[in-house]
Amino acid sequence: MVKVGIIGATGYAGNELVRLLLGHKDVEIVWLGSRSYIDQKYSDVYRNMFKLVDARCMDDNMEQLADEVDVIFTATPQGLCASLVNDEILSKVKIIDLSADFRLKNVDIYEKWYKLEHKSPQYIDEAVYGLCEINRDKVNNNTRIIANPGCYTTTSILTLYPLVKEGIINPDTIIIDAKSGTSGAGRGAKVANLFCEVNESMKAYGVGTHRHTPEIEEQLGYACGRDDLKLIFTPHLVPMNRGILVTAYANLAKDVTYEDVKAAYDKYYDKEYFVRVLPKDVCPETRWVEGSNFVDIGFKIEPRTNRIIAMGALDNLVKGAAGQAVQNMNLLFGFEENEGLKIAPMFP
Ligand SMILES: NC(=O)C1=CN([C@@H]2O[C@H](COP(=O)(O)OP(=O)(O)OC[C@H]3O[C@@H](n4cnc5c(N)ncnc54)[C@H](OP(=O)(O)O)[C@@H]3O)[C@@H](O)[C@H]2O)C=CC1
Ligand SMILES: CC(=O)N[C@@H](CCC(=O)OP(=O)(O)O)C(=O)O
Repeated sequence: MVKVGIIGATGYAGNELVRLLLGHKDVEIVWLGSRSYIDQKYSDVYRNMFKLVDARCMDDNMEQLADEVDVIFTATPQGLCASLVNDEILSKVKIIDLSADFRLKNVDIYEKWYKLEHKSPQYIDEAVYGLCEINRDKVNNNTRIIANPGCYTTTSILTLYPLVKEGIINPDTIIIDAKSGTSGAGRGAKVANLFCEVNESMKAYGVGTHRHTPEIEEQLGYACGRDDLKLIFTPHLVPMNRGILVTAYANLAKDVTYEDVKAAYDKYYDKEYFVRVLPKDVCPETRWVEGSNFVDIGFKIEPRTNRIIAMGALDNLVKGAAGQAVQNMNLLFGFEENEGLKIAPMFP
């Protein structure tokens, strides 16, 4: 059995990790890290775990944890993982970081967009950007740090990747309009996330400044061999618990039919368990992926404007966070990639 520790187990992404790992046949959770609930029973914090998890919450002592587990998930705010990790820890244990600390390869870009000093820039190069469908070959038993991609970025990149990679669209014309449920903002109390502030309303935020913009640019830039790609990314907060919906627009770079574009998606995703390219004219909906590790993708060619509209939906806490992290763990330890993740979406 692989022994697992979770730092940030009491957050939304951490709780989702616990839920998924309980259903994984090859792992045992031995450390539930917290900042506010140390020594309290985990199931008192999350009653969905009543009679399922008896353990009490521990602290975030990564050095001690490294002696007790094989892999540590950090489901913590930006900057925490980078401030804890060191050579000795990495010699003992693998790290799957759900925050953005090791996602961007350029530390200056990280510090500018996150307004944080990076405490471990020496590990950025070796960290693998764990978007499994694209970087699967880079994840193996020697990998020490996984930079687990987040919800908006996973949806945006997977939705657009075949179009960019196959030169179907002009990448300089990409506009991504994204919507997120409020669990994307985490469990911490914030006025902006109170029921009356969110319910029956929708709003754009981080317009022109959202920190996921450079991450999507970097990853789609790799797909088209560019390091200067710029695009527009506008997130919106919507009154639902879970889910990300991306609607992306771009100019077509060549004459293509529906079949051409479908063939491009099939080229990359036909054998992917977690990516479902929907039938013609079917648009992805967040409710059809909820609770699962699936990403649903659809597209429509718009000949009047010579554009394509590509759409993607996933569950921010699963494929957008904990599910993807478990998928990465499976690759790290040589398990079936979908072990613990063969979960049908829930509905309603
Ligand atoms: N929510 C989402 O949809 C997604 C989240 N992520 C990423 O996952 C990470 C966690 O997000 P999320 O679960 O939403 O956040 P939450 O605010 O819900 O949870 C944060 C967790 O981190 C712990 N924590 C906070 N500060 C510290 C600290 N200084 N030391 C130790 N532990 C600390 C909290 O502990 P306690 O509760 O005990 O105070 C809690 O367990 C973030 O990096 C986020 O970007 C990625 C993709 C999607
Ligand atoms: C609704 C909401 O607030 N969403 C968060 C993003 C989700 C997240 O946790 O960010 P990562 O994907 O980078 O880990 C935000 O916009 O900051």
